[in-house]
Amino acid sequence: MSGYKRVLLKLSGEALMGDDAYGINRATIVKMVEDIAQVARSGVQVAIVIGGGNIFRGVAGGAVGMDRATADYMGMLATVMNSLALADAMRHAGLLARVMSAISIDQVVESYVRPKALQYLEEGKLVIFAGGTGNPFFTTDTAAALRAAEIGAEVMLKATKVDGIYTADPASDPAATRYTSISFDEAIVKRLQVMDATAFALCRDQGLPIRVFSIFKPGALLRVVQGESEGTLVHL
Ligand SMILES: Nc1ncnc2c1ncn2[C@@H]1O[C@H](COP(=O)(O)OP(=O)(O)O)[C@@H](O)[C@H]1O
Ligand SMILES: O=c1ccn([C@@H]2O[C@H](COP(=O)(O)OP(=O)(O)O)[C@@H](O)[C@H]2O)c(=O)[nH]1
Repeated sequence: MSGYKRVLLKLSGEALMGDDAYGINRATIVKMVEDIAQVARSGVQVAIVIGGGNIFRGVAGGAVGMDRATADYMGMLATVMNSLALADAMRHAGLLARVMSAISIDQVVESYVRPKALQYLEEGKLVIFAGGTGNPFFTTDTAAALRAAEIGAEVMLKATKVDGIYTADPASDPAATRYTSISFDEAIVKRLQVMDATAFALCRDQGLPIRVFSIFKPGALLRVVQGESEGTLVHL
């Protein structure tokens, strides 16, 4: 049904809150899993990176006087919690998922080992990469770009709160218009804040296209994987 054999899906941590003030909204996670199940059952190999902004955002902690690196480690641990919640929801939906963490917490979750991740994907299991890159001063978008490159994903799919990349942040500028496609260089030069420059640059250097689309739009993920025009494509 689609040209893609292997994709890396980045899910917004903040979107997991649904209409709640923080944490994980059950209905939201169940809906996300239904969308992922459709794609996985069509035979596409899916690896996932989920953020942690719904539980903890390092930059915000830094702003109130906390040591930035410590705050970032808390953010990485938040992504482990989200990954476990997501894997559990997948199990309920009858999907086989494995969580692999960039930070060793052996009693809780398996550590990231690249060949093992590749093996799981080939076996048709969903792989959730937790713990970000394992380093402070990075984001889960960068972790997603890194893992996408490592596993040879054909595209990085960023499912977020907005339905694509806009000329300015649509949350603060109602006059902003959406790009159907944009080059990496233009996205970096224009400092479009939808992703950080490190993540954009890594994808650009690896020739890895990114598609940004809405996490809330029903069926959007399937349409993206089928190669239909949805959201914004970032290309070389
Ligand atoms: N030029 C832009 N186009 C689209 N979204 C933008 C832009 N600039 C800033 N944003 C904001 O970026 C957010 C998505 O990025 P981020 O908060 O990192 O999401 P995530 O939680 O998915 O990592 C959106 O909520 C949107 O308001
Ligand atoms: O490689 C990484 C990935 C994440 N984080 C921390 O984890 C937080 C949660 O991730 P992010 O904000 O990217 O999640 P999302 O925006 O998707 O909710 C970040 O703010 C950082 O503090 C980090 O330090 N290194």
